[in-house]
Amino acid sequence: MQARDQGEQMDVSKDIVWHQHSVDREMRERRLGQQGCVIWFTGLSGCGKSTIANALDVMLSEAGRATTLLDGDNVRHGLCAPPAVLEPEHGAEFAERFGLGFGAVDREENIRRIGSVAALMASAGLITLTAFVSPYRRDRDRVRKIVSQAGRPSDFVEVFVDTPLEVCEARDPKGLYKKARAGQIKQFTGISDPYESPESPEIRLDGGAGESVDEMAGQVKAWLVEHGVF
Ligand SMILES: Nc1ncnc2c1ncn2[C@@H]1O[C@H](COP(=O)(O)OS(=O)(=O)O)[C@@H](OP(=O)(O)O)[C@H]1O
Ligand SMILES: Nc1ncnc2c1ncn2[C@@H]1O[C@H](COP(=O)(O)OP(=O)(O)O)[C@@H](O)[C@H]1O
Repeated sequence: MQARDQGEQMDVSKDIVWHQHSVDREMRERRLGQQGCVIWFTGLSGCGKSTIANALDVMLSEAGRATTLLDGDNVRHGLCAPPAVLEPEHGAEFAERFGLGFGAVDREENIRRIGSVAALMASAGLITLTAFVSPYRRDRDRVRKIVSQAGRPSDFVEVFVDTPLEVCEARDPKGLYKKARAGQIKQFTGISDPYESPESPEIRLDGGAGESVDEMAGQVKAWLVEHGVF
């Protein structure tokens, strides 16, 4: 699709018009010698998303690739902060409107914001790794659409870190499952809130098979090599 056509398609209203920049995605990718994409890790809290994404980030960086890593806990300190973090600086009304918790709509908005940021980063030519629980299929599918429309359909790679709940709960590095079982955290994914497993992820990692973090990160890297991303 011509850039101009794509821009016109993206005009959300008559008053907000897509601006076409001189340095386009192709030029950025050519300079970096790679294609931007989004490697989207999803799974229960404690399944290994952050650790595996981090190990993959190290592997790719050491190989000279330009990468970035967006992580749930970190992003919820800034872009998707909860109301309590926003209130002192911005006031109660603002915090209520824009702060995000863990209700279904809040998670939807969390993933929408991150999806848009990830698409922008991929458009800058970066191999963009993300690690979010992202429990709802519809939200993940929407990100797939955003990323694909901003680039190519193959730019979104869903990685399901399929670790059984019992394993995640036994790890419990932050003590959150214990609190959730005790009723101190409401709407906790896997305990009192749903997790909708991906039906056909590009990659499924078996987190219950006793494989090491590096082995799993290596599986993702191998897939990227095999599919010409890396
Ligand atoms: N109710 C509830 N449910 C799930 N997770 C919770 C909850 N409350 C806090 N936490 C902690 O927040 C991290 C998940 O944030 P995400 O932004 O990835 O969640 S989501 O994608 O919007 O569902 C998650 O981090 P990870 O353990 O890294 O997945 C938890 O540490
Ligand atoms: N493949 C693995 N084998 C053993 N332990 C793992 C593995 N992957 C992650 N862990 C451990 O499990 C815990 C949770 O991992 P983490 O990456 O924080 O999960 P998530 O980001 O999905 O919440 C950490 O203590 C981490 O060291």
